Amino acid sequence: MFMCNLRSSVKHLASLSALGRHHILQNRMSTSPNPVAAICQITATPNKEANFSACKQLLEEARQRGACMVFLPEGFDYIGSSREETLSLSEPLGGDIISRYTQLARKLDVWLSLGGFHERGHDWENDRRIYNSHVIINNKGDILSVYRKSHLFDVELPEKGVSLKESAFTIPGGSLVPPVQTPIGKVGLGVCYDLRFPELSLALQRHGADILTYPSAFTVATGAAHWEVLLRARAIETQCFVLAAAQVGRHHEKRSSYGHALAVDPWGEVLGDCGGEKPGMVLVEVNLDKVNRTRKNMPVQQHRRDTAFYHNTNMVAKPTGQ
Ligand SMILES: O=C(O)CNC(=O)[C@H](CS)NC(=O)CCC(=O)C(=O)O
Repeated sequence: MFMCNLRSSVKHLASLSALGRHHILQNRMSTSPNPVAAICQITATPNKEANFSACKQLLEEARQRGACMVFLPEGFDYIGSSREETLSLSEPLGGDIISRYTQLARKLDVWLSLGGFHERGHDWENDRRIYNSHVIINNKGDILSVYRKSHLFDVELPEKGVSLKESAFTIPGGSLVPPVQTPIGKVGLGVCYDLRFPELSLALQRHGADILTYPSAFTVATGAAHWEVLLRARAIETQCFVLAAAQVGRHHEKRSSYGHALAVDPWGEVLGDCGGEKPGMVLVEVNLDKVNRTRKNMPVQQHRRDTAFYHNTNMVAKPTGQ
């Protein structure tokens, strides 16, 4: 009897996940009550005006197509071609660019996740350092939350032509912020490289997140090797939706990004993928029943034994034969 139940609920989940992206997109037009999110990808350059108009167009289109929350990637404001340019184009949170987005959110009556804003630090006049800030704006134009990227991408991969030192211009954020209640559910905030640190996603899940977000500008080499695997792993471990807006294509002569802005459901199924070629968006229904069902049927968070691993020295294998 128990086996039977288990089997049938597993089957139920499997058939749900087999519905796939097209079904979900079609369903959006039906009477379904589930809110719709738009996950965008863009090719930002050092030209802030051009980036703003490209993003504005995407927001308008997303709104027209029924999205109540729109996700833009890390560096939605710009991707600089040198450390000096990146720094000089930065603005404070109260500056022109965020103010334009708050007005747009109000005008379009839409919620925004702006991942990876180049925010001038609190001591800018002295240290000329910035934060990499993920900003959540509601449909009234209020800034509800600002999360500053914790893990900085200081990585050299000589064989892959990757060499970036984010800490040369960025201050790491000090802490996580509580998940934000939005029309699509409770959204936990990360940025790009944070994706590689599962303890952050688990902490957000423990604090109530239904949805994790990793707005990104992944390099082509690391994206091809790791992007989808990491996003799906975070979704499967936390049993959250994972929404990841992305940069795609060539930003300037020295830098390109992998793209594939992705939406993953709590079962690890990819609901939408923007591809690796050009700007665009995917629209997905965020059905929180999927979160609840997945967690109920496989309660991994209740099965967790991390205290045993971290604090119980008996769990550590003793060397033998010596
Ligand atoms: O520099 C800017 O203007 C915006 N910030 C970024 O693009 C950041 C820091 S250089 N990029 C990443 O974290 C890529 C991570 C990555 O590719 C991986 O984890 O594999």
